[in-house]
Amino acid sequence: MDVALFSEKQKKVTIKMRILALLAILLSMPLNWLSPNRIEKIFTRITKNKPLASEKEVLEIRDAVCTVSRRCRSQEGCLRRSIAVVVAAWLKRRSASWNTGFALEPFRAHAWVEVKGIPIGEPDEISLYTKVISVLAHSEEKPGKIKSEPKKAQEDKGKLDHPKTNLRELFALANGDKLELFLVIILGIICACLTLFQPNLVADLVQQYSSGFVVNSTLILLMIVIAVSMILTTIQYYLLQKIGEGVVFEARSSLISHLLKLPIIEYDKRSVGDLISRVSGDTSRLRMALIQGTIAFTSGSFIVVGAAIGLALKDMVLFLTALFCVCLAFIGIFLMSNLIQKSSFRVQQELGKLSGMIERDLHAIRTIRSTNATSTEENKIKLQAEYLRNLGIRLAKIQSIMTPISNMSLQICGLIVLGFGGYRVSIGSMSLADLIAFALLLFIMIGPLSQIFGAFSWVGESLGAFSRIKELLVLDLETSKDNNPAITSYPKSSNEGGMVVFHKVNFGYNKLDFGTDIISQNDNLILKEIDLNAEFGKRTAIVGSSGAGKSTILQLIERFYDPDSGHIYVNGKDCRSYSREDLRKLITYVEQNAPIIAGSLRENLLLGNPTVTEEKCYNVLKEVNLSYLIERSPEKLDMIIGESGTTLSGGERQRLAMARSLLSDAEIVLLDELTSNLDSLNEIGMKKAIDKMRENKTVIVVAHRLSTIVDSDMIYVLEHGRIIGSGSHNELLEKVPLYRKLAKEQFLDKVI
Ligand SMILES: Nc1ncnc2c1ncn2[C@@H]1O[C@H](COP(=O)(O)OP(=O)(O)OP(=O)(O)O)[C@@H](O)[C@H]1O
Repeated sequence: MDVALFSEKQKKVTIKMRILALLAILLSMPLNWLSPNRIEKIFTRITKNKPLASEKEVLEIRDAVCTVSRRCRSQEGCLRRSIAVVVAAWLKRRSASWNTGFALEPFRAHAWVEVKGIPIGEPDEISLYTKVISVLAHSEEKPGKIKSEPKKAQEDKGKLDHPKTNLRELFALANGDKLELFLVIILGIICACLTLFQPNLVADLVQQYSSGFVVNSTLILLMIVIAVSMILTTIQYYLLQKIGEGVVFEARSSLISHLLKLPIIEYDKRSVGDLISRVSGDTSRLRMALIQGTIAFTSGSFIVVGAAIGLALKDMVLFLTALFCVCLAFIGIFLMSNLIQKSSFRVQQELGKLSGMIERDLHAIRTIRSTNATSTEENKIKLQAEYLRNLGIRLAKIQSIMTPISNMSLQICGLIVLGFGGYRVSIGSMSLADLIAFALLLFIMIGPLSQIFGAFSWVGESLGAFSRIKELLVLDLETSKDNNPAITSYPKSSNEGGMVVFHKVNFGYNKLDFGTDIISQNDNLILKEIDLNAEFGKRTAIVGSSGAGKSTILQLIERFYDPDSGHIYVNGKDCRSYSREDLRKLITYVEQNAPIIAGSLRENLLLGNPTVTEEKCYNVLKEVNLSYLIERSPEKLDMIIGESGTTLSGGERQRLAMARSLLSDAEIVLLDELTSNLDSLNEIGMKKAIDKMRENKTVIVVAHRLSTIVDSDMIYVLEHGRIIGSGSHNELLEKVPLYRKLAKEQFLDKVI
């Protein structure tokens, strides 16, 4: 039987990929005869130091392998297939994790490939397999480990694991300004020629002035050369600044579009402050590398080469001595620039952490003040700032060693040349005019040379910042896991019927323990074997103690995360067969704490509903009892509601969030703790609005306050990630002790 997930039918496999796959199958043939342990050893060796392949790349390779080999396409060919995929990835200088494992009842063994713990092109059933061998690709780590790693180990990791970048990649960002960049290089070359021409003119002048000063053509030519050179340099600098701004813009826009589209789990791992510092601070650093690097390595190197030829022609021995000194300095500085890149990466990384800490504290400033934690927090931040200062000093040390080394070596060069030149003038084997021309050439060469040396420092620092930018840019976008072709072939759920159906859903936030140990995997699950059916035109409520997993259920419906196993059906289709964008068009979601975006009332209402009329806005504000806000403000809908809605009360924020979801056409309404901050009158108003909604929608409500959900059509009770009962209020009072207890605490333990 062909593997169900083979997506060749959906995608075209290119000739290049077919050749690669064929080569990989041929190369991997001997491995099929080896024991898994031997294969493990070989793969551990070959995947070492190779960057991790993306899921898309591995899926493409897998498709190609399945296309060229029928044996690899069959279920029984899993070993052959998985080995060929890893070998093909290796041929592309990439790595992926190779795994073997087994499942019980009925017993079956399997081999498959993973990227970042996600099995590629495998059915959900794979989560039931216990891994026996797992060759982790070099760049994959277990977040479980990262969490428990001491700071020192994390620091060491930071030292080694930043993505490699180079100037070519940096300059690729200036692709849109290719013409200007070309012009800059041409201008640089012209300026270099003009600069190199000057010493000859000066030498001519010295000779001509031995008989007295006159304004002659040589002097006028020299003036013109200097003036033109100045004008061209100005234009060159302006163009470079412009290209620099373009590069910063390019990096920022790719970062911004990437940042807003990452899988939600990536935001869980990072602090907002760190992400902001990458967009603002790190991108700015690219400009200097571009400007200094271009000037130094184009016109600078041209002047150096031209001047060197001039020097060599004038006195070869002297020139070779100078060249030797310069080469020695150059090697030292080149090595140090690598150190600078690494140090700069770490400085930026720690700066990101500092921004994250400040951002976190400013967000919770009221809590910090009220708990008298100001000085504790201040100390924590200062400690981080101090650590950053130490890293900065370390970076400064390397940079400051670089400057004297380059200056000193250049000065030594100058001294040798001048001393030796003076000697040659004194013995009459060189004219004074030649020595002046020689010294001028040297002088002209020293400027660009120190610029080139200095540029190594700038470039190193910028490449460090670029690594941090690249670190985010290499992450897969949320949409890259959309429309998994494997998903469409899943059987439909037996209890299908509702608009939203959960069928045996298991989910844990920490994916990395996946399959390594089935017991700890179960411990890790936040939702276990969830079966839930929310019907159209009905209100379904989820209740349970704090941390039971209620909000997680809503987040899975939104596909912020995908279940580890089981299926979620929306409108009869597995939610993974929709693109996330299409799925979210069907849903309106009011998060817990009802976040509000900084801006006007109008912006908040139109978020996701851009075509809604003003009249409709006024009507919904009335419906949620917020009309008084626009009545008391002369700006009406344009009244500003401050950062995160801080100028609104908690209850007002919840009602505004509800107003936004009332304006939406979506058929599925998810409301998480919408009434937690409301007084009883507003709660009744909100209940009425929800009741009206359910007439033509599927409403799923998460609530602690049972008063808001007792009359729901269906109530699910959740405890420690499991549904322990479902039914109407009266049925649950009778059969579910936890619900009875919750109801009793809220004086709602009467049958209604
Ligand atoms: N992004 C996340 N990463 C890791 N763990 C998380 C994440 N979000 C929630 N959790 C954990 O998952 C569990 C369930 O959280 P969830 O927010 O779904 O609970 P809840 O039932 O809605 O709780 P509450 O009623 O207090 O809002 C909690 O133990 C929580 O710590």
